[in-house]
Amino acid sequence: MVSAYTGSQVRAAERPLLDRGEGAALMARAAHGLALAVLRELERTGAVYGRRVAGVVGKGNNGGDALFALAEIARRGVRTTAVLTGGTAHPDGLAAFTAAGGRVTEELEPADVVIDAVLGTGFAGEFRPPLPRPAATVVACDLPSGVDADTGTAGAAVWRADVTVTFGALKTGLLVGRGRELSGTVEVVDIGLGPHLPEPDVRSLDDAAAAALLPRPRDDWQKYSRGVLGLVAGSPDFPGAAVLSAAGALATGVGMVRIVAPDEVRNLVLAAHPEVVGSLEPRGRVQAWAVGPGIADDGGQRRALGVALGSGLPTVVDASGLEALGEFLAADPRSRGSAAEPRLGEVLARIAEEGTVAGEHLVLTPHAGELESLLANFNSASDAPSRDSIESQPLHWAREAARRIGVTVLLKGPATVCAAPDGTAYVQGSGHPYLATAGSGDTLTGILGALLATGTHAGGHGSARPVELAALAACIHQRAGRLAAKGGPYGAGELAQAVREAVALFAA
Ligand SMILES: NC(=O)C1=CN([C@@H]2O[C@H](COP(=O)(O)OP(=O)(O)OC[C@H]3O[C@@H](n4cnc5c(N)ncnc54)[C@H](O)[C@@H]3O)[C@@H](O)[C@H]2O)[C@@H](O)CC1
Ligand SMILES: Nc1ncnc2c1ncn2[C@@H]1O[C@H](COP(=O)(O)OP(=O)(O)O)[C@@H](O)[C@H]1O
Ligand SMILES: [K+]
Repeated sequence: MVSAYTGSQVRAAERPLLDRGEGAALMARAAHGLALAVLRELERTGAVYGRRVAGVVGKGNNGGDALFALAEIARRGVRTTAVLTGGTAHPDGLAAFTAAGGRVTEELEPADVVIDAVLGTGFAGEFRPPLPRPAATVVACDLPSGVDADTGTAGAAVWRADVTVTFGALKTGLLVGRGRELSGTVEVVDIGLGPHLPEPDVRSLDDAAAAALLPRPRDDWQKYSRGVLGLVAGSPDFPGAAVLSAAGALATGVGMVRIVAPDEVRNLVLAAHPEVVGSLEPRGRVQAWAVGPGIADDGGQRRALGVALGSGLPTVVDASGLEALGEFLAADPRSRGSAAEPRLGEVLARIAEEGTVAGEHLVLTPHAGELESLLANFNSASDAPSRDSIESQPLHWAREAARRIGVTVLLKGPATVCAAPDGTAYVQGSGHPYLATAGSGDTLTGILGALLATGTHAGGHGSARPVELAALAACIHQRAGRLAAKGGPYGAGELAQAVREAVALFAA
């Protein structure tokens, strides 16, 4: 499991050590880690001796780290220079730097590696880098200067780092939003904060954590106890979404998929997956529901959404299912609970009136545009965010949506954020841009549906929280996206095979 912390959490963890007079030792450890990373970059591209490293150094401790690192690098026969952006610099760092032969320059001198050390966790407000980004390899000290350590937001001109060496703990801002795009390869240097760190702000499943959440095949499995997924997907105009989500579920592993869909959609699904059973209306027991891919405004499918929402079972709502939810929330209250959609009406009226729903077992899987509509409709929120602000602060808005609506939210994007109503959050950010293809989200809905069906009841593999299974679904989907990309671009129809491979890798 990877844990990440806000800038203030890391600063608070440093506090007791600083109070004990260990500030210089912390800085020495940070600087040493930074120096090793820079030397590695030099070694990767030739010899170390005689090369050039420059620092762009601010007046705070972030600049101090870089000056001590430059001193260590200089002792390896590297020509080191530093531009001091604040006029002054960390006094001990500057003394060590000049004693080791480093030179302070007015302009940034040409270099093989440039250390970005203008600002670290002390950054607040607005920031424009004092110089344009040089063509050299850039190593960011703690975080790219101008990236907000808590949110990952950053101004337009903030430098993109090739490598970010971050101290004490991974910062949340390096996992999400622009911070993720700008930080390159991230390396965490242990400076001894471990015992002082609180519960992490966010987590990310690594391979081991994903494997631990996956069901292990058990001798006592039978198809019903393993978990049955009820899938409400597809409509005459969008039959393919049903095929893709069924494929995602089957490739993840589930006792049975029961599809609810119009005849022509069921026929198509059965032609592709004869093992799926189906009906026009919800029928038979299931352990979880996945609702929404391709259902458009089909009346029957919307009624089925109501059945799923009213069941109290773990339920993933995606795509047109979210639209149905949003439209209803925006509708005249008197039309809620209309005879046409009684169950849906009843459940949604409760959402709207109580400002909450039955809880975290309901997982909404919007992309930024869908979340914008949902939040705009929910309780007619006047402070609803734009799509742009959701994209620049995905963690904040996924959490906010989860809290306001009282559900689990999986917010899709290059990094996918999963948040529970209590603020627990996971970020999974190692997919592949080829995943941005129509129907890719339908596959994800199937994966998550299968995990909810098998993973949240005693007959399955324990009692994982929906937010954990949402993160696991994103993790499997992303791994599948990367595996499939080895063969070049693909359509979502080809993803399911890679989903099986990804599950097999985690289960190995
Ligand atoms: N406290 C310590 O002893 C340690 C600190 N560490 C380093 O120290 C960094 C934090 O150091 P500081 O607290 O000195 O802060 P920074 O070095 O990040 O920033 C320096 C100062 O810049 C100013 N500033 C803030 N926002 C600005 C803006 N938008 N434009 C221009 N100036 C702005 C502030 O006055 C701030 O204190 C960490 O990122 C890390 O690199 C590490 O060395 C570990 C130990
Ligand atoms: N640039 C990207 N890099 C990695 N993954 C991406 C990127 N863009 C989108 N994705 C992923 O692709 C999927 C697209 O889902 P969605 O937008 O619902 O598509 P659809 O509705 O067509 O199925 C999501 O899981 C999302 O996280
Ligand atoms: K920095």
